[in-house]
Amino acid sequence: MAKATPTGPGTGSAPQGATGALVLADGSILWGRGFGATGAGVGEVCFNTAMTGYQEIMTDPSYAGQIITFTFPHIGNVGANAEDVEADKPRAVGCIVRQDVTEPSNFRSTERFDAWLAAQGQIGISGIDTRALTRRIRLAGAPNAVIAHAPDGRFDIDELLAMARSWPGLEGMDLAKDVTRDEQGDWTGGIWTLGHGYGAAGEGERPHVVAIDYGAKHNIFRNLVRAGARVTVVPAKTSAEAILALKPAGIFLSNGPGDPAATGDYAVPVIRALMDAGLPIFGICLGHQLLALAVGAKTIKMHQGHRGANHPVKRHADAVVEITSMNHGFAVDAATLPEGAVVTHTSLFDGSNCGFEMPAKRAFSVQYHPEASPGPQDSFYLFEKFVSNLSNQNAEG
Ligand SMILES: NC(=O)CC[C@H](N)C(=O)O
Repeated sequence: MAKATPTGPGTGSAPQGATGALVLADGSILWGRGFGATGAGVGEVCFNTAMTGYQEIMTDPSYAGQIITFTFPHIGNVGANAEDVEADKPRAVGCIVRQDVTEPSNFRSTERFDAWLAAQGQIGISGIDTRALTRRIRLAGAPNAVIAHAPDGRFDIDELLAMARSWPGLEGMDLAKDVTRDEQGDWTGGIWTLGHGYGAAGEGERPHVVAIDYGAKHNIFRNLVRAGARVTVVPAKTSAEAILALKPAGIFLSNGPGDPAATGDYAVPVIRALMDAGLPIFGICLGHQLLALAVGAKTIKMHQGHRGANHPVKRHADAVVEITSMNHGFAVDAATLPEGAVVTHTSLFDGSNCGFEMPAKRAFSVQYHPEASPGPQDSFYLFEKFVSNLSNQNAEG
């Protein structure tokens, strides 16, 4: 078996035993062993430091247009199942791991991770020096690349390189339109608990939340249900009029892939109209970035982004540190937030903005993922904060 060794530009033939390749736009090639689906896919290479939750990560729609390098070496060791998924369709292009996928060891596993990945149509490569790749991303930023898996070891490197080089990159790319749902629908089902599986939807009168799906993770909707909401999910390009016709008590703006500024072209006017209608709004990740754009702030592309399950965030109200789950490559430029905006959370890794509130508009949002999945549940309280205010409003109204 070929050891994964970074090679210089122009190296064309695969070393003996190599069935996977990562072809970077700068011409370097990392050889490894392919698993999962075969073929080739293009995207931005990012790294995720979470030690658990690889299925949730591979099904998070925010990863559309991205190839995920897992820094944890043992990916696949707890197998896969049909429950731990965050979307109906996978969107991440593929994944890069250090060790080969092993036989699963977990009572919840129903199949091997590599078989599951193949069924999902996602490509994997193992045997890559993921530490070196992560250092490279930290030093030089996230590169564009092609991930390829050819069981016969034959790769057309020129073609793969041309594919990597012609991909325009995530900046300026609206991907929410590609991953959002086609139809409006009711969300039923709460969060998963051991011995019970996914919880049932609540009953009786509940505040109605209309959630705009820019590429939402399911655990967000499960948490809205757990916090007591009735949830209707609408496609990303639904008009403000159509949303208001549903008579929501509050609006939720979901996470999602791509450049927020590009998605903002159609999302911002809708969010502004909903804010002007006086509706409380809660946004997560892309939803946070879109809310910021809607109040006149700017977003920026980060050097390497934040992706993992242990990111410390300072909550300014009481100086408490929340350990959070993150997945973002763009950020809100806090300096551009307007008067009336209150910065509520800041990353303790790099000082980037992780949350703000517009008290006069009854809107707030966070850059991180309070729904976790995977990750710590320190920030579940945000769902209660949002939904309980809606209940109060209903009681008063
Ligand atoms: N998880 C998300 O919603 C990601 C938001 C945005 N696509 C980013 O990369 O910053």
